[in-house]
Amino acid sequence: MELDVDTLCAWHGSGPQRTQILDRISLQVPAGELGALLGPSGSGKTTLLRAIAGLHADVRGTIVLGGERLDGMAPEHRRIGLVPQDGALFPHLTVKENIGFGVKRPNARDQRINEMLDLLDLGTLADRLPHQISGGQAQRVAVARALAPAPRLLLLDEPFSALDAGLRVEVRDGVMSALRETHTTALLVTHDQGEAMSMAGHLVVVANGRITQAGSPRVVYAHPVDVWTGRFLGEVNLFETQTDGNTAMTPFGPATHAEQEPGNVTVLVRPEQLRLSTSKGTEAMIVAIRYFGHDSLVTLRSVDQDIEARLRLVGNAAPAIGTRVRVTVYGPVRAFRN
Ligand SMILES: Nc1ncnc2c1ncn2[C@@H]1O[C@H](COP(=O)(O)OP(=O)(O)OP(=O)(O)O)[C@@H](O)[C@H]1O
Repeated sequence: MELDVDTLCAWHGSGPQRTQILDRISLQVPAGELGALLGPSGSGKTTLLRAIAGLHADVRGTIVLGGERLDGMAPEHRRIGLVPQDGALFPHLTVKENIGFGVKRPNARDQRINEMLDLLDLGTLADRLPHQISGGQAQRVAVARALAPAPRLLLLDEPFSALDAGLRVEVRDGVMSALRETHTTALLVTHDQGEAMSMAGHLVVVANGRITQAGSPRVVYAHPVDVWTGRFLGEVNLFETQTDGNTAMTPFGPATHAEQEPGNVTVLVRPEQLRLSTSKGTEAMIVAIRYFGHDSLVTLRSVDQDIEARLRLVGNAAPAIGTRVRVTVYGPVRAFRN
């Protein structure tokens, strides 16, 4: 079911302490898709999820799910599943009792529990208590519990943040395939840009209770609306320079960008838009290397202008610090008027 949130505002506190947390949030998640809410700590992501679930009282705006208005409706009638950050399983109930907890019809309960155990690969853990399973398994149980009543929308509040890197990918993949199989529309809160971009079809970037940009991960990454959003989605090089309207001069050569007025601009160049060249480009010296296995982030200093920049080197190449290289820039880049 499609989720459509329109000009949602929310406040915390009361009297003189009443503070606006969400400011005219509008977003859509198409039916059966996963949207990601990405933003720094304190930007209002949890408040937004709670407002959609009906757990936050001081709200204004409209929330429509599958054509039905939800704002004003009691939380228990919204048929929305919520997976909190820590899973929050009932400690005294077994895995299968946790999963069956929200299934209202007693004669459908056992079948639904078995479907969820299968879906999230939890069959062998059905009779264990929460303290007898691992963190990754507990998160899968929390998702199974939220999906068991067949919610019209699943809200996931940083459900993977407490898991270590390897386990995170595994649990994420399991949850993604469960969402796909059940065609559940979902909204995932995260402050991990890699997680948001790799999982979601639709990205909503939030800062200070407002949306800075929404769109497909590719569009938001390649065409951020401002420097802040660009920076929040990954490594950037920022160069203060001039443009003739189509091409900006960077320390590593000219770079094309979307047409605009000539003048002073800040140019945003992703590290993968700088490349090493054997024959042409600006002379630079390698001053630092951060090695990640699949690639390295190389810090360079241009020889003539003494400007630092970071370049992504794919693969296992191992240039030495102090090596002189030539660097070129590959557009189109983003240029922002100063
Ligand atoms: N119960 C509350 N009373 C008053 N202010 C609150 C309350 N809960 C949250 N806030 C404030 O509302 C703002 C948004 O909080 P929220 O938890 O929605 O952010 P978030 O983006 O989910 O953050 P995080 O990523 O750290 O979980 C913050 O400034 C926070 O301090």
